[in-house]
Amino acid sequence: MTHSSPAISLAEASAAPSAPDDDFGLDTWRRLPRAQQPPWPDPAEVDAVADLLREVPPIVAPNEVDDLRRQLAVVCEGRAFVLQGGDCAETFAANTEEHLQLNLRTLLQMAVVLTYGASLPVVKVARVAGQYSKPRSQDVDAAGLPAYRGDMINSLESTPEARRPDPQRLIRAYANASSAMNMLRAYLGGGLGDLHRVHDWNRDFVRKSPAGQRYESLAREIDRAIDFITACGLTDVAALQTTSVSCSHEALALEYDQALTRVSNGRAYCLSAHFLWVGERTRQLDGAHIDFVSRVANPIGVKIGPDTTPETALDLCERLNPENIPGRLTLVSRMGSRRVREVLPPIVEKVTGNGVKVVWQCDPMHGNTQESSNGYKTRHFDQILDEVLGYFQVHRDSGTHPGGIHVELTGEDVTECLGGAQAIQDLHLPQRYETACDPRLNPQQSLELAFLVAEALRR
Ligand SMILES: O=C[C@H](O)[C@H](O)COP(=O)(O)O
Ligand SMILES: C=C(OP(=O)(O)O)C(=O)O
Ligand SMILES: [Mn+2]
Repeated sequence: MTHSSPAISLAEASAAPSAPDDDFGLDTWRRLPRAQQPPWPDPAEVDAVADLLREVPPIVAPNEVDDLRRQLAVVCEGRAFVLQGGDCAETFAANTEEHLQLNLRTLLQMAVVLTYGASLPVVKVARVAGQYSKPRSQDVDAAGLPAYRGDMINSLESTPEARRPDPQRLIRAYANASSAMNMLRAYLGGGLGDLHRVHDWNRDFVRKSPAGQRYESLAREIDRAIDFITACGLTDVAALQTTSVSCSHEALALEYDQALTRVSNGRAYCLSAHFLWVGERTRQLDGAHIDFVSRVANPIGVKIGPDTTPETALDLCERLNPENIPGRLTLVSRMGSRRVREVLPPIVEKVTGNGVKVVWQCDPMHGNTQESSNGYKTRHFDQILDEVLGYFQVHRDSGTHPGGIHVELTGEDVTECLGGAQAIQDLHLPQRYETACDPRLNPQQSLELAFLVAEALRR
């Protein structure tokens, strides 16, 4: 999306990224154990589709990827905060202008609350334009059908044919991701992220809520601050008018991510997204996913769940960031509210004790999933908040920087997570339960969380 980095030089612009050769070992993952392997019926068809994707223009550009890595280096040094969020699973059907705009506005609202509330620059990363594949805890669903693995692999529809993995979906994923990026770049370039428009991000259905009203008064303070600096003669306010938002997804369908990898200035860049992360279920040190991301120059993340040992965390850092480059690696703790205060401290101690540079990010969603009394997969706002507060506590005690949060959210007015000021209860879940995979915070819950996180950051 629009990046506020300096215009690229002619030399950079003319050196178009090229298809990689074997020098980068990008095929190595194919010989390694691969958790969550999509059950492709015809591997030859997957190869043919990947060959096609090797020739297309990628979704993002290497200079943008480097720019994000530099922004994350500032987070690593404790001078910025990263906000990452979006759908658990994007779908082709919901890849509409309206949905993309709603999600983006929610992310921008949260970012402005955090920036203003904590006086820290916020690096914005959306789960968008490629978040189309999902790891699952079971291979079959409750109806006995093969599990839905994301629109890039199969369909959510409950029939055996729809659940059959279809490699042509990789092409549809590319088409959807590129059109999503095209639209988001255009809106951000056209001033959607302009701080003069903070009021526009507050949708009517949010405006009347307590978080929406609190947001309105913050937006009025921002108006006054802008008026003040303008009155002082600081009229060169380009920084207020543009903002950069990067895109990210889980590096899971490696066929797709490898096919969109290109070489630029002697380095391999996975250009299906700016930022890629490896999930809790696929982060084996000797496995395919870790091998693949170890070979690309992007900033990357790894989820670390409650069973992670300090040694494993350190091994991941050494494997993925042997040169200890700040901003290259983000460790995303997702321990659950009950375990974070016990499991995270020795990990932080081990990693920092070895002089390793990482961004510490908290995903308070995936360790707090529960089933409601009426059978919905859900999460309670109080536990989500409690995990974030636990993570802040751990970092305060360790003297390390709580670098950011990673949440599943949507700008749609859904009822998927419990609690928040709306006091969503089990019986409300069926009203608007629309996620294709995990329950997302709705815009009121997202804003409420942003205000509470800003308070914790200020402390
Ligand atoms: O988004 C994450 C995973 O796909 C999800 O949490 C796993 O969910 P499942 O237990 O329903 O498979
Ligand atoms: C699958 C996800 O998370 P985790 O790997 O942490 O379970 C996710 O972020 O959607
Ligand atoms: Mn999820």
